[in-house]
Amino acid sequence: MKIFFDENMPYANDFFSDFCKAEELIPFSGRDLTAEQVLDADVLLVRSITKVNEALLKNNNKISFVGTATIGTDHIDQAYLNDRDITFHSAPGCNAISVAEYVISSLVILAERYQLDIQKFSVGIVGGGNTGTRLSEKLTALGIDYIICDPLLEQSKNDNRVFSSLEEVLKCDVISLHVPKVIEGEHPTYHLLDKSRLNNLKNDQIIINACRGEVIDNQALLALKKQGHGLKVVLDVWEGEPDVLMPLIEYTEIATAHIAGYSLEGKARGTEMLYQALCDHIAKQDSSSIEYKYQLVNFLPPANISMIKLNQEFNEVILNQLVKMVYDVRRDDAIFRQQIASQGFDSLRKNYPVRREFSSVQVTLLPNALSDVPHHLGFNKT
Ligand SMILES: NC(=O)C1=CN([C@@H]2O[C@H](COP(=O)(O)OP(=O)(O)OC[C@H]3O[C@@H](n4cnc5c(N)ncnc54)[C@H](O)[C@@H]3O)[C@@H](O)[C@H]2O)C=CC1
Ligand SMILES: O=C(O)C(=O)[C@H](O)COP(=O)(O)O
Repeated sequence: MKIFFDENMPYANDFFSDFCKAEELIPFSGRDLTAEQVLDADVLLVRSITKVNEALLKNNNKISFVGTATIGTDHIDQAYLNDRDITFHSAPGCNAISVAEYVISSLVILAERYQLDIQKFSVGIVGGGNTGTRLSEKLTALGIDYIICDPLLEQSKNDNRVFSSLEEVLKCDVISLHVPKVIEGEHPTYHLLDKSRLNNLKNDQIIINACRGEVIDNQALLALKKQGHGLKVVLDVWEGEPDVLMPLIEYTEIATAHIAGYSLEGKARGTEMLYQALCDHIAKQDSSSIEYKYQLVNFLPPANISMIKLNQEFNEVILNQLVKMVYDVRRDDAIFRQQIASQGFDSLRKNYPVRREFSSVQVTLLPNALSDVPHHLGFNKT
C-alpha cells in the first residue's frame, strides 16, 4: 500500500510505518504536489495547503482514502471524493486548544501593552464550534465575559447555549473569529468583515483573525487603518496565502504566519486522528477488528519546563507569567516581521519552532488555594 503524506505532519513515520514497506511511505511538499506524483497512491494524507480535487486525482484509479490533518476542509473537494467513493476524514478539533491559547496569549500581551484590565474585556466569538468553544472555556476560567454568534448552531436546536447576533458580537471589546471559509449558501463567511462592518468598528476595539484570511476583507482593513482608525488588529491568517498584503503588517499589533494551530500537540493530534481513521478504514475493508496500536501520548516529549509551583494566590501577574512562559505570541510576531520578506510564508510555517500547550506544564497551587484558575485554563494538575 502506498501512503503519501505531507512532510509537515509530525510523527507520520511513527504512526503509519506499520501499514506499508518503508519505500511506500512517501513524504511530499504540500504546496507542490502534482497529479503525476500521486498517480499510484492508495492513501493521501494532506495538510491545508494541498488542494485535493479532480485535477489532482483524476488519473489515480487506486486511491481509497484521503485525510487532512486539519480542522479546515476548504481545500478539499468533498463532493468529488464522494462521487468517486473515496473515504475522506479531517481532524475536527485537533488544534482547537492551540488556537484558543493563541488568542489568550494575544489578549495577555495586548492587556499588558496598553495597560488594560483583561478581566474587564467583553469578548465576541464568531463561530461556536470546537475552537470557539475551547476559547469560551478558557475565558470562563478567567472570569471574562463573552458572547457567541453562530446562526447554524442556533438553528440546529441541538445546542442549548445562548447565541447572539453578529451585530451584538461586533460591539464587544474583542472580536475573535472562528468560522470556516464558506463562499456560498445562507451563512457565507467570505468577507464577513467587509468594508461596511469594519468601518462601523470603534477605535478601542480589538479584532483577532485566526480562522481563514478571507473572512476579513484585507484591502478594506488596510484602507481603514491608513485613515488612522485605532482598531487593534491581530492577524494569524491572511487573504490569499501564501501571499500577504505586506503594507497591512505595520498596522497590526500581532502578525503571524498561520501558526495559531501549530502547537506540537495540535499538529500531532491531527496525525493521530488520521491514523485512527485509517485503522478504521482498513478494518472495514478487511472486515477485521480495529486496533489502535500507537497513541500520541507515547510520542510527545516532556516540555522544557514541565513543573511550576505557585507561592502565592493566582492573580493577573501570575496569569501573565504563566501564559508567556508556555506561549508568548510575541516570539512568532517577531519572527514574522523580521523574516516574512526574506523567507516567505511557507518557509516560516515549515520551520516553526516547537511550541507546547498549557497542558504540558503541571502547576501546583498553594495548599488550600482559594481559586483553581490555572487548571481550568488548561494547565496540568498532576
Ligand atoms: N489559524 C489556524 O491555525 C487555524 C485555523 N482554523 C480555522 O478555524 C475554523 C474554525 O475552527 P473550528 O471552530 O475548530 O471549526 P468547527 O467546524 O468546529 O466550528 C466552526 C463553527 O463556525 C460556525 N459558522 C459557520 N458559518 C458561520 C457564520 N457565518 N457565522 C457564525 N458562525 C458560523 C459553524 O456553525 C461551526 O459551529 C476552521 O474552519 C479553520 O478554517 C482551524 C484551526 C487552526
Ligand atoms: O486546521 C486548520 O484548519 C488549520 O488552519 C491548520 O492550522 C493549518 O495548518 P497546515 O495544514 O496549513 O499546516
